[in-house]
Amino acid sequence: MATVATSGVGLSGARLHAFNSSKPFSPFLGKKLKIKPISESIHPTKFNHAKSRNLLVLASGVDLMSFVNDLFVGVGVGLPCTVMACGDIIYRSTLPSSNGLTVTVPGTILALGALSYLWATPGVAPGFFDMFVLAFVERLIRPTYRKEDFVLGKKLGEGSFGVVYRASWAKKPSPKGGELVLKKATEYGAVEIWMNERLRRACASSCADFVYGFLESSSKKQAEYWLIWRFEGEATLADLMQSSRTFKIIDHGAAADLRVGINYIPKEFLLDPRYAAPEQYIMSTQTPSAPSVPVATALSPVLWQLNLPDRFDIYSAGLVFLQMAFPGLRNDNSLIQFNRQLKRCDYDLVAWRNTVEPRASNELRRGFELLDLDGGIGWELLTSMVRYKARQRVSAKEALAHPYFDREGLLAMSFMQNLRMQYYRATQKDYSEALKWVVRLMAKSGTEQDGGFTEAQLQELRDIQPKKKSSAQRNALASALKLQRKITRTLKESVDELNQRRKSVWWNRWIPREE
Ligand SMILES: Nc1ncnc2c1ncn2[C@@H]1O[C@H](COP(=O)(O)OP(=O)(O)OP(=O)(O)O)[C@@H](O)[C@H]1O
Repeated sequence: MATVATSGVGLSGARLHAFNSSKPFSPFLGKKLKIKPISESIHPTKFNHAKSRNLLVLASGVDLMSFVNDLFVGVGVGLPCTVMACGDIIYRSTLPSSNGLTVTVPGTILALGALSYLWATPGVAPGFFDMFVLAFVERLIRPTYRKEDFVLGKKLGEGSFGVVYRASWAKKPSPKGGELVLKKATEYGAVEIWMNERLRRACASSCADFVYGFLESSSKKQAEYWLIWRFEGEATLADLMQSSRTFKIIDHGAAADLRVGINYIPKEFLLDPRYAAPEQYIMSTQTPSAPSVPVATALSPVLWQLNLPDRFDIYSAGLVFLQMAFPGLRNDNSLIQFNRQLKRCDYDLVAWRNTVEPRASNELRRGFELLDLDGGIGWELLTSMVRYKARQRVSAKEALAHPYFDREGLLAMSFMQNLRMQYYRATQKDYSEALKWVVRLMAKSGTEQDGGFTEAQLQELRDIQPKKKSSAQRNALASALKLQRKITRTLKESVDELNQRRKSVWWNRWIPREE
């Protein structure tokens, strides 16, 4: 009879198949197999000397390896573990791992979280795709041009960062018909090329049709960047409004691509004071400068939430909207004067309206009338764009979804659009007004019989100084602020560390060189 002892010595993965081969193993057909735990057989109190001697002989024997093999592989009973997938019911970790993908709840939550982070504004995943796939392919297939391919015409404008000319193709017939605009950029040219290419991929119909950008260096002069667009005409915003055609955006030299950090330099501000929001900066100056693409890309949703940079642009767009409604504000002087008035009203458009409307000119009155059409949705949109606090301004996405842009007007709004409008109003509301209204309503019905507050009680309520926020609330607020500062500081430190040796801006490698 064979004695088979199961080892209990904690060698996972081999436990049930670790056998004491102290006795020769006999085929067990028709024989009773006595199974005994090895731990029992070698327990100090029950130590069997004959067995131990046997073990020692084996251990000191020639084939130590085969002993170890027998001990752990258990040749003779079933297939060895090296052949068959074996495991332990108790110790599940010893069971063979499944080859298929196992979907677990935490795994799914994690994957969904990662996906939503990658697609959260400004869009890490689409940013990566744009930069490393679309931009790369575009560069492979686009035609290349040099300065000799164009004939410069009249100068259209000269700004701080370049000179703009009308131009035409040198070759006749021209490779692509139509007149052109050429810009010789003295600064920010490389970045402007990137931004124009980026916008051409993202929203071609909203921006001037960009043809090409290149770096030209002749022996006489220093290297200069040239940018080429199709000529989009000479119509002004007012002309376009008259003919109800859409307008296009030009001049992206100061724009920054926050998905990957291109042209984002925290301590450099390029802004037009006539259209700039009161905070005068888009991202906090504490925000670190853009590190390498993967790091900048990975951090961009966090930085976006900390700074909400689109709220700066929304303010400027609000001012253009204002100019569209009030033609008198379209020239520089009156816009500057308007900005002064608004500042005096603490950037409160409603307060500004209250001061100017009683003595408004016909033109101003007509502007208000236009904005008040359809239940005042125009005015509502405008006031949600031009606000002092960036966080209180409507986001670019919300503004675009506003029913004001629905061509059919308020009356033709569908049920869903109406719902969206109600939701929009709810999120934009200043609830202090609602509170005042409730208080007034209560005052009207406040009698001893009807219940509600009496005037005297309300007066008492009004006289009560606004309570300081409870300490729990204040603590929560302080912790949130502390956390925000800590995140910003940590980001800055880690990114500065990464940037230490990177003196030149990394995106130079992504912009066109001399062809
Ligand atoms: N694609 C275009 N089609 C028609 N006109 C254009 C186009 N691009 C520019 N212009 C004209 O050229 C003028 C100058 O262009 P832009 O504002 O880009 O240059 P800039 O002001 O000299 O640049 P910057 O302010 O960046 O130094 C514009 O005001 C516009 O009238």
